[in-house]
Amino acid sequence: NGETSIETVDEENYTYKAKNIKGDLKIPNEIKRHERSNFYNPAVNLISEIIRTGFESKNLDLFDFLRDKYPPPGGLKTPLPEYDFVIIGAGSAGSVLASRLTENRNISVLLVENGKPEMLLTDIPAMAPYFQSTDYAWQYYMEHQPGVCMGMENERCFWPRGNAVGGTSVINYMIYTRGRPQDWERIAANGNYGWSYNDVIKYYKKSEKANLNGYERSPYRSRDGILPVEFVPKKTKLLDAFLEAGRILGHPTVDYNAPEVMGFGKVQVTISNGRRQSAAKVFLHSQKNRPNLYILPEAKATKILIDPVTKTAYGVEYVHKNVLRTATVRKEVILSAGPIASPQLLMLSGVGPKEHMTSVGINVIKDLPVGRTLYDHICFPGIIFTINETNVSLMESKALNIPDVTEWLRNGDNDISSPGGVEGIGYIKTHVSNDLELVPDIELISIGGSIVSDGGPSGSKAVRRGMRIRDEIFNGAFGSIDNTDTWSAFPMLLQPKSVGYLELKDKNPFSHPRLYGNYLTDPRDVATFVAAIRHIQALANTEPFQRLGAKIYPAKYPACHSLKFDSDEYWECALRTLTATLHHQIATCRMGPESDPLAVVDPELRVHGVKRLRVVDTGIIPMPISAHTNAPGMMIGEKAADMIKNFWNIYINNKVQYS
Ligand SMILES: Cc1cc2nc3c(=O)[nH]c(=O)nc-3n(C[C@H](O)[C@H](O)[C@H](O)COP(=O)(O)OP(=O)(O)OC[C@H]3O[C@@H](n4cnc5c(N)ncnc54)[C@H](O)[C@@H]3O)c2cc1C
Repeated sequence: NGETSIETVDEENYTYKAKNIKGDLKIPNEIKRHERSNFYNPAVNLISEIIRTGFESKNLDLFDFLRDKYPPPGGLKTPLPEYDFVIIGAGSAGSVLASRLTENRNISVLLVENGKPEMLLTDIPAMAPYFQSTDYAWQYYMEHQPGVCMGMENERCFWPRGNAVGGTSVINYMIYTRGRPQDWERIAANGNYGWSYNDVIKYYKKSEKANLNGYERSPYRSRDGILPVEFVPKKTKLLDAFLEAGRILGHPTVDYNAPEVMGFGKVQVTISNGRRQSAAKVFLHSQKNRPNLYILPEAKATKILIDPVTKTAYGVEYVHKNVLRTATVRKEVILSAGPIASPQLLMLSGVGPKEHMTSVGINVIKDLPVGRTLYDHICFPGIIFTINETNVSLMESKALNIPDVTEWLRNGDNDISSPGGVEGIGYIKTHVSNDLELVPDIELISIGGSIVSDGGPSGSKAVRRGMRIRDEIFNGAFGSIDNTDTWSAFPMLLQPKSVGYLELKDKNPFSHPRLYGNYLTDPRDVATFVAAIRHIQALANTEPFQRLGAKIYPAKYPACHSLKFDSDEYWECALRTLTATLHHQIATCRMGPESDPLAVVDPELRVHGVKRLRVVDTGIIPMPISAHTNAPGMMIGEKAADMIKNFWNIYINNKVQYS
């Protein structure tokens, strides 16, 4: 029946005994104590209680009926000992890849996922900020870096990642962006054949089922795929003002995902009928009855098995229901565990920088710069404008209540279908950019409110808590405008010059790796932010925002008290206090030709120097792109599926049985 138990994992004592790791390895306390916020909003309270109880009941999942089901194929109780492919991680990329590979019924895939399936509540777009503080997210923190994230708990930035069937696409804000053409042209020009804009657009379109009023005839959009990409049905006057102000300052209103023009647009989202469309919902749930696809939730891969002599991957070790098992592969092991867990697993399995791995006691099979490059997109949520009209912005206190949730359940489209308040996207090239091409250095994210919009006595405060902003910092800066009508635009730094890295804490697969953002270490990044803040102020000074009485709010931060409000120095200090990430960590398993000293995988995503092992997730993106990374993740899954099918002649020798 597929039982391949080797040894048990004692969950009670959180000790992990495996024959190949000496001694007992303790699961660190900080991981056991999953952080949970106290939500005050009654609707949110009810919902978070449901999720919490669901996760805490060990043997009986009380709320299982709300969860998506992935029944094992063929009545199996546990997976078989061997598959054609084992994919680790059912996230944005892994879900697409598993779905595409098993279109051919002769190909068997085991998809090992640490998290649980989604539930009804993760479908609610307005709840996007809440899931970061539940067990649907890995609770990673960046290492302390002096001079950034100063206003956050323990002065550390929070780096949650999705822990679910569907991965981070289950907890994200559902914004759909593809990157500018130059991003992909530059990646291709660095020796990455097959990754030019024309190459990747094919795969974006392959997934997409666009329903974007006004862009039906665009050659860059497709209605033939299965991934819904839509506009948010409801909008506030603040979005109109943002787009109008943009036009006044020379930014046309455009399809911001089309290549020809750079401009502003209504946010495009992976939401349909008011419900989140995660990679799992779209690509896995509809295929869950395929007999050749075993989707295994709540299973943690702990090691990739690699023959040290032939340097060939032949299987995966994973823990499921306290039992350590192995599954071997006839073809390949594919790592889709995301930009933090994939490099961690590579290193735990003997693939990584020699010196570092030796220092934590791991035998090196292949010396590669795993984890040595890490870029992220950081933003600044603290430029907030008060509005002198009421009921203009999206306020949690007015939207997220039990009658609205009930109405959403019936009809879908109301304020609850807002992706956490995001309404508009704008690409700008600031005056400090020295890029010779028309490549934006900042994305502006226009919010139908701001980080004060979920406050007040009964507010959940989920957004500020999702960023882990300390209460005293938040209250000192914004206490007097909490829960009032406001507008804000978050500037997101698209092309960071500062580069981070990650490394193992130790060789325990249950430990979190050490994450170093190295944010704002390059002064050009600070200058770009300040230029972006000035541009947002210019937008707010245009007539459409002035009609609403937009006025910048002079927030006070302890570290900045000696600086004059609105000076460049003040904004730098504010930015260093409220440094927030938009969670687009990339490049930790960087793609590049063998000649690239920083490359981990080749342009076909095969790990350099190790056979039958690929990485297929956003960690392969080698350099910053002008995009949030969910759609690129799914595109990578699509493209990898084709590369793998070609490599193994899967189309040629076997008839495609499913579509
Ligand atoms: C709060 C938040 C908001 C975001 N908002 C947006 C947005 O609006 N738009 C956008 O485009 N992007 C957004 N992103 C980023 C985007 O969602 C991610 O970059 C993208 O989903 C990553 O895809 P991936 O396939 O690389 O990894 P993931 O989707 O993270 O998948 C990795 C999977 O591997 C699993 N896994 C990890 N380790 C193991 C293991 N050892 N064994 C088994 N399974 C394992 C994980 O549980 C996870 O399911 C957001 C991210 C966050 C955190």
